[in-house]
Amino acid sequence: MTTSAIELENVVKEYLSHGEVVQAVKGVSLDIAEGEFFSLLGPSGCGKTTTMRMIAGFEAPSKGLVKLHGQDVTNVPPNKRDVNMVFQSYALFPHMSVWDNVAFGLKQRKTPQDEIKRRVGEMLEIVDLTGREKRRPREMSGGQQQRVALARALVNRPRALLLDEPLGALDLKLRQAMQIELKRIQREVGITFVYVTHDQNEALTMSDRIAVMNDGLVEQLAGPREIYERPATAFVAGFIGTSNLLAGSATGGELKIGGGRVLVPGHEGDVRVTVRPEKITIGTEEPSNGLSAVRGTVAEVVYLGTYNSYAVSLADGADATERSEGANQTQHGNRDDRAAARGGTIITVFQQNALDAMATAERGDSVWLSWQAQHSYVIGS
Ligand SMILES: Nc1ncnc2c1ncn2[C@@H]1O[C@H](COP(=O)(O)OP(=O)(O)OP(=O)(O)O)[C@@H](O)[C@H]1O
Repeated sequence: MTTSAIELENVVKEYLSHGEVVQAVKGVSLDIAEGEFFSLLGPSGCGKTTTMRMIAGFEAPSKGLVKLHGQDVTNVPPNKRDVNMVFQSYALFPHMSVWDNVAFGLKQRKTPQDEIKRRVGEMLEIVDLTGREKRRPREMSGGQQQRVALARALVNRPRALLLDEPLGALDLKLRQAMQIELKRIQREVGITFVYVTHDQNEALTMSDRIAVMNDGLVEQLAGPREIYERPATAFVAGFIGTSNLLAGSATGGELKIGGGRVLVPGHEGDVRVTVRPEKITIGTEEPSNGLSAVRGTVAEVVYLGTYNSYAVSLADGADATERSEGANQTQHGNRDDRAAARGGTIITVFQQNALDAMATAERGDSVWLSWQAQHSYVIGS
């Protein structure tokens, strides 16, 4: 069995706000392994930062236990916990050079000079800042400053590093480059990283495992692929990427919907099914048996470079009741509202342009949508 770096046991955090008790975290249990890149992902206000602050020791849980490396640290102050934290605002010392910023903690602890020299040098090499030792923070880009902050935290060799939206201030391109860098650095130093983000792509790119949080609770805890392909709840399906949600009553392992059928082998009665836009094929002919297939009308086509996004309004919307809700709106803006006004359900389909014979499907066209049974995923709630 691998050692647990961080364990939360049924942790609850309540705040008193204007005379009322607010539960920011409603009972979270996590078990983060040594050396793991673990993300807490969720929308604003879901309790990620509060969870992180309880791991760091800046907040005490109202109930439950926090353990680091098997030891109960629930009542241990932050400076006595073997973790370090990196924030979005790097909080570098502006008047100090890069070298002095990174060396600061070691000097405070009266580490011998030659050891400081070796460790700071090594760390600057890992974050790819060798040669920039003499610069001041203001003479560096946002990404470089974030790397200094990272080096400053890692040089102390904490057993775990907690990162709260550390790339939030960077523009998209730099953020993507830094995601790859961060993952490399984490692999190189082998330290447990706990990463807070509301950005699903960021979490999917870097994490070994992700806890998707909503309203103070963990809705799903799994690897990126599992979370994307087998979302446990409607919330997760909607929050991670674009997803279609179909609901209704199944008989004989089939959900009759949109003038066609969705295959849900082994399921009877009320079911909710998700299917990802890129798993669906658009065609003009009714597909053969053995596939899930529904009929509809193209309501909108959006050109997105390598692929097109189609919004298809189902033939009989009355049966299909819901779409997944989440932070990620699809590219079709308020199309759901328009469909709702007509009482219909909209299915989003992504088709690669180069491969797609139907790339010319146009607004108003009558089409069949089909996908393999294995790409429908029946969700819990
Ligand atoms: N000190 C506090 N007093 C009262 N309520 C608080 C306090 N800190 C947080 N909350 C509430 O707890 C909930 C969770 O907050 P938290 O900061 O953990 O969310 P988050 O997921 O990190 O959000 P964000 O991404 O916006 O930082 C929110 O509703 C917030 O308003």
